Parts: sequence; structure tokens; C-alpha cells
Amino acid sequence: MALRAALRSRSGLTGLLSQRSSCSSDIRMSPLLVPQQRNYSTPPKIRVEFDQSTGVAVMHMQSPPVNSLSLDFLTELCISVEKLEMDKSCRGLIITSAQPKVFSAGLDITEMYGKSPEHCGAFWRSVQEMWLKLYGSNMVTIAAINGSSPAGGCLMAMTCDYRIMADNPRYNIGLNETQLGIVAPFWFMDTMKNTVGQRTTEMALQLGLLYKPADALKIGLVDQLEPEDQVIAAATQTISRWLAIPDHARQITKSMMRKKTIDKLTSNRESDIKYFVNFITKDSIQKSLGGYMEMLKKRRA
Ligand SMILES: CCC/C=C/C(=O)SCCNC(=O)CCNC(=O)[C@H](O)C(C)(C)COP(=O)([O-])OP(=O)([O-])OC[C@H]1O[C@@H](n2cnc3c(N)ncnc32)[C@H](O)[C@@H]1OP(=O)([O-])[O-]
Repeated sequence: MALRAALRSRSGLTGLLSQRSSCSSDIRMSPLLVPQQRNYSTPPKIRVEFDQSTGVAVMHMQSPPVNSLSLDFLTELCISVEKLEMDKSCRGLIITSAQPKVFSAGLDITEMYGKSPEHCGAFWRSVQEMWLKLYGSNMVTIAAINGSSPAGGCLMAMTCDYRIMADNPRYNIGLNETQLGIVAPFWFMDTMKNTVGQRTTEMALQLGLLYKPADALKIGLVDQLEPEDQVIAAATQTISRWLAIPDHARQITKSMMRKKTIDKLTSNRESDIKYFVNFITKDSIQKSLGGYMEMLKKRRA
């Protein structure tokens, strides 16, 4: 306890360590996470398997067809992460997809198209919350990317400490927002900059580049490629190396590296929501999103 308190005051880790230091078994939820939005008549979109013996949880995203990040999906995901974060016996988290060919298609476009400003605002808050929870997690986090991972899917993968992608040239990953006529917000940009550096991010974002696994490995967007059926096994093996490091030293190091980026969003959350709502509800942006949705449907037909 004393160590935790000392560590917290030395490095200002309130966000990262506060949940861990709580011994209460009650799950305290942030207002976003009050499960009023969860529709209990639909199957869960997130399945978590926790192995007590290793302290590692595997989170399977199972929202057909493409694990798009809807408000419901994000709410469930945040609740699951929060529960794991508060369970002191859980030290590592592997995030993967139960859907074939897709890790996550990114933000659910239907949550941003033809919706009221209030809805867009609530949706954006849930996207922020997902990022804050995962980027600020005390757990070792590994993305086992077993399919395509554009835009918000790539963001989710980049919040993790390590990324292992299926070595299948049909899959891709990247922040392709400009291709939809929209702009990735500053914290998406910062996360990518922290991962692959300024120059690569600048080019990738302006061109809305999606990288095949081999190219993603070359620029450091992913850390390792594996045959598709071995991605989870490789993640399990890798996480044990990370868990061999004393938790407090690893957590503080992670927090020191990420704190500035996290603080930037935490102190600008409301203005970021306002900016997003103004932007996304503009006629021209709605037209771009509508056109992109049509293109997706035509491609399928
Ligand atoms: C400022 C904001 C920042 C924004 C960040 C973002 O993340 S923006 C997001 C940027 N994301 C992207 O640009 C990714 C767009 N998606 C893709 O490129 C592909 O779906 C894929 C490669 C992920 C999977 O290919 P695949 O051949 O396995 O699957 P498929 O293509 O046949 O789709 C199946 C069904 O899912 C539907 N649907 C798909 N994605 C979304 C979505 N995000 N949302 C909602 N729906 C989506 C699709 O319309 C189709 O519906 P239908 O016709 O059955 O009613």
C-alpha cells in the first residue's frame, strides 16, 4: 500500500494506479458505464476468458459481422476492461476477434451517419473512454490481430503494448480516415506518432494508408507476424515475457511514457466532443459518410 501511495505521488499516476489500488470488490462504474444502454436481449459482444493460473485474460470481440465499434459494443468493452483492471489477479490482457477475417472494422459508421448531435456526442464519449481505458491500462495488453483492422480498429490495436498480426496479405491495418473524407482526431494521431514516429504518421494519415501485414511490420505498426492459426498462441507466449517484469516497474514506465498523451485528451475531453459533433454533423461530412457506406454495400453486392 505504502509503495503504491509513494509511487502514485511521485509520478502522478492517479489514473493508472487508482483502480488497482482499490481493494473493494464493488465495481464502480463511470457514468458512461452505467449499463443503461446494454440491450440484454442481444448476445454479448465481448467474451472474456480469464485464466487464474496465469493471470491472463483473453478478450474475444464477437460482434458480427465486422466488430464495428458501436455505442453498445464500446460500453460492453469498457465494462469488461474496467472489471479486469479492478481484479488484482488479472495482470495481462490479450484482445482478439472471434469474427473471421476481421479484427475490427473501426468505428461503426451508422453511429455517426444521420444521427442527432446528442447521439454523436454520447458515441464520441464512449470512443474516448475506450481509448483512455486501454491506453492507460495497468495490465500488459497485447493485440492478437487476426484480421483486417482499419481506422478505429487500428487505434484499438495501437493502445496495446504489443501487436501480433496474422501474416495474411489480404488483411490490412492503418488509420484510413481521410479516405472516408473525415479527419482522425489529435489523440488518434498522437497514438500513431507514439507508435511509428512523426514522419510515417504524417504520410500515413494524409494518404489514409492501409498497410498489409508485411508493410505494417516494416514501419513498426505491428511488432510480429505469425501464421493465422498461431496468433493467439504467440500472444500467450509473448505476454509471459512481459509478465516476468515486476508489475510496479513496468506500470510506472508505461505510465511515464503515455501520461502526456493521455493528459492531453483528459484535459480536453469536452472540447474534443464538441469539435467532433460539429464536424461530423456537417452536411458535407454526412455526404462523404453516406457515399462511403454506399461504396461498402456495392463492394459486397
Ligand atoms: C473522426 C472519426 C474517426 C473515425 C474512425 C473510424 O474508425 S471510421 C470507420 C472506418 N472503417 C472502415 O473504413 C472500414 C470499412 N470496412 C471494411 O473495409 C470492410 O468491411 C472490412 C475490410 C473491415 C471487412 O470486409 P468484409 O468483406 O469481411 O466485410 P464487408 O465489407 O462485406 O462488410 C460487412 C458488413 O459490415 C458493414 N460494415 C463494414 N464496416 C463497417 C463500419 N465501420 N461501420 C458500420 N458498418 C460497417 C458493411 O457495410 C456490410 O454491411 P451489409 O452490406 O452486410 O449491410
